[in-house]
Amino acid sequence: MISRDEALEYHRRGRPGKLEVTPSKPCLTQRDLALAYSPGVAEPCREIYQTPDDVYLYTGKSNLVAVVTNGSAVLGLGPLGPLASKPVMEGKGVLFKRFADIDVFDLELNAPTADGVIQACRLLEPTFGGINLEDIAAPDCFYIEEQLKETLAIPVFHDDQHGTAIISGAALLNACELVGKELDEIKLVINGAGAAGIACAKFYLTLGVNPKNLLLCDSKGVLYEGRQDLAPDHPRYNPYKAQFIRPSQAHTLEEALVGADVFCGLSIPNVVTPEMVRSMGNNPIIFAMANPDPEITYPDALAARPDVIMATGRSDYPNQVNNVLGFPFIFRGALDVRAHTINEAMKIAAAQALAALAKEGVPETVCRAYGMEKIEFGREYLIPKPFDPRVLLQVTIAVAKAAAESGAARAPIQDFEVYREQLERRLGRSKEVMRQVINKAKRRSQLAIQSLETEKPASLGPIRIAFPEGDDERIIRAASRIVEEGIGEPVLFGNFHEIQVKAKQLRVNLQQIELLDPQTHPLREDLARQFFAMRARRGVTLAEARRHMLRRHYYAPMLLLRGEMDAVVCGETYHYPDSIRPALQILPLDKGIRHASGLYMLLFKNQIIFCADTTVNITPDAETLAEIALSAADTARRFDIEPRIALLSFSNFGSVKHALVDLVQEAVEMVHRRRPDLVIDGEMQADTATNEAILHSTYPFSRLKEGANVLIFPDLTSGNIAYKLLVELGGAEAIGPILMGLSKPYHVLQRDASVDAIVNIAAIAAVQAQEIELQARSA
Ligand SMILES: NC(=O)C1=CN([C@@H]2O[C@H](COP(=O)(O)OP(=O)(O)OC[C@H]3O[C@@H](n4cnc5c(N)ncnc54)[C@H](OP(=O)(O)O)[C@@H]3O)[C@@H](O)[C@H]2O)C=CC1
Ligand SMILES: CC(=O)C(=O)O
Ligand SMILES: [Mg+2]
Repeated sequence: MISRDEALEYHRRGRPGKLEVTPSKPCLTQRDLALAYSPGVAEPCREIYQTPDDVYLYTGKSNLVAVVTNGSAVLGLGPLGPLASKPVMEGKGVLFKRFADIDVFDLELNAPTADGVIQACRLLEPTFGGINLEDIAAPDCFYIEEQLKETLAIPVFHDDQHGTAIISGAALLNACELVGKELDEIKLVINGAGAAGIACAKFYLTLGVNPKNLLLCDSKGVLYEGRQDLAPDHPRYNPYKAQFIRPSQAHTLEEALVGADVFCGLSIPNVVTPEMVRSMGNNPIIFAMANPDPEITYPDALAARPDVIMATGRSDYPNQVNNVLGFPFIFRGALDVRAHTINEAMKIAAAQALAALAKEGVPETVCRAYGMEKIEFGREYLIPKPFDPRVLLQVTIAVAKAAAESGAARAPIQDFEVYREQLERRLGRSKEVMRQVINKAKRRSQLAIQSLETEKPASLGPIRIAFPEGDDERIIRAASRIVEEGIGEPVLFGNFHEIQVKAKQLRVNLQQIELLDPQTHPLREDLARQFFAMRARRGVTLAEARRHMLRRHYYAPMLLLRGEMDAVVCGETYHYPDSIRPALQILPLDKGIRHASGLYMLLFKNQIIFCADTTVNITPDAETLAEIALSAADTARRFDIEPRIALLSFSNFGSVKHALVDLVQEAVEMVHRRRPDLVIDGEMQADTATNEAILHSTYPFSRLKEGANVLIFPDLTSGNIAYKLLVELGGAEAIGPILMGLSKPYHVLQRDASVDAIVNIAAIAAVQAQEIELQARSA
């Protein structure tokens, strides 16, 4: 639970509020200024004047949504007005950006009447790609949305109505499935007949709820036939409520809830008592969605009825049914196809995609984000979590497809594979970079097909990636992702039964995953003799060699050496030195390399930096430093990045006389002699290496003309510290560690690496294995 003080401090600290505007183009030089502003800016103006749709090419309209309110129903706090609603609207902006990379202007209008809001939105249409109406009270909100939908060419979506309906609809589908109740048979009571309540009622009918079984309540109780203030001649007659007037003996919420299967609260806090919950049918479903405080608290509902399926709008209990799971992704899909509206088909597609996603295995990164070991479809997990990156991919794609099929899309998606990759890029640079690597790894199957069409025998099977810690849960999950993504064929080492039991618990299908137990493997004696032959003069006896071959960390590199495996990924549960030692004893080094080394790839918003050595050589001599630089250059090229290498020190080009500086200079000269094709220089300080202006102005003679993208540190202390600081304080995303210098792909993970990190390293290993094979074939 958070305190009032924490909440206020969060909003107040630093730059007050939660949003700022950031330019998306450089504006550092006079030339930039001329392009961004006058005279350059006149060109896109002329183009848009000629061809209005070009506004989507030259401006931010395609990614800009207005979050509009008049503050007439701020959360469940009531009509606080526009000014006091601003934190909520900024909050919506944060969620749009965080979950779907959509930019937002929050607009709090001094417009107490519906016509005022309508007029303002009409005037603002040219600016925006879409309008998200927020916290506008019923019944005005219905009229405002209807009017705007009729007249504007951009999507208008009242979040409190449709966002809430979609998310709670998805939760309702899954909750009913869990308790084995049919939608058309459930007795459902909605408390709150405002924006959210009425929209939910309508949407549930679309999903299949029987209109006869649906009762709505407002502040005066059930909307029953005969209630005087609901009559058409009553001064407060409300046509939106009129659709839900039912013949009913129940006149109060308390009476309505007796025997009900489902309660949906979209009203105010604390209006449901434990007695009311006890009066409901078996396995009652309660969605108490009033914000910030629900109609009944999570603990109270559970205490009243242990068989309850309970959800609230809050993030601090299981089952958050909140429109945050909807609007970012629905708008993403709508904007990306330039939909002119968000229609029923798109809403249903979103609800179904959410309901389906909840039944898939939950990525471990999501479990970690919620501090949980495991999250599984069930009473406490009805719908996905907002921090689940798959929501962006699956819901957005479903919405974009439905928009095209229903005729709402002005620019339908042509290739959904490409679109999926574009969406992944929005999730972060590492996803983007790794998508390229994974695609390269996938090329293997295409190569196999090609080789069938040529004379060359098709020896290309999928890349076999050995995981010595095959009984580790994260490795099992990663193996399943590796199969799904087509990266290669994982081989899990360990006791078959143990792996099978864990896989079953994790719901991982082992059908396409090979298991290998060194204890029973037919090559064990052969490998022991081979290892003995390799290490006999280094004090290893045959008996010891046999014992080593019972250990998976020795068995895997031996199989790699023999070509039985194409790559090894290990280290998930071992100390780094224990995992790397067997590889160094067994696998030959790359040609011309005498030392293995480790590298991290760091991804910043606008650049990628490779850092080495970050994991292996504690005090490298000049030759080792040179080798680290050479290996790092090759690794950068594997990612299609042309290396610009700086060897770092505390001195710039001889400015300090010291043995440590001489050592770095010596390494630079060695690389020059061995690989004159490489752009490399040093010794230099880190700011010189990365700041083009310093390079140009003070060191114009440097072979580095642009900032370096490969940084070679003088020792492990500085390399390891620097990369960790860049991650922790510099906001970099790290991919690695990538082990370099071995002639075969062998990688050692950080202990407790996430599933994503394991999959990333496996993909890098698979690409390396392909390169090795292609080189062998062309030799
Ligand atoms: N979890 C989520 O994602 C979302 C939650 N909400 C929550 O739903 C609630 C309503 O929001 P919204 O529809 O936008 O607001 P509105 O102002 O449009 O509607 C409020 C409704 O609540 C009714 N109401 C007020 N007091 C009571 C009461 N004691 N018993 C029964 N009904 C009552 C009002 O009745 P009357 O018509 O008689 O005035 C009205 O119908 C808020 O708490 C909001 O936070 C809203 C959107 C999303
Ligand atoms: C979540 C939301 O939009 C509301 O409570 O109003
Ligand atoms: Mg709202």
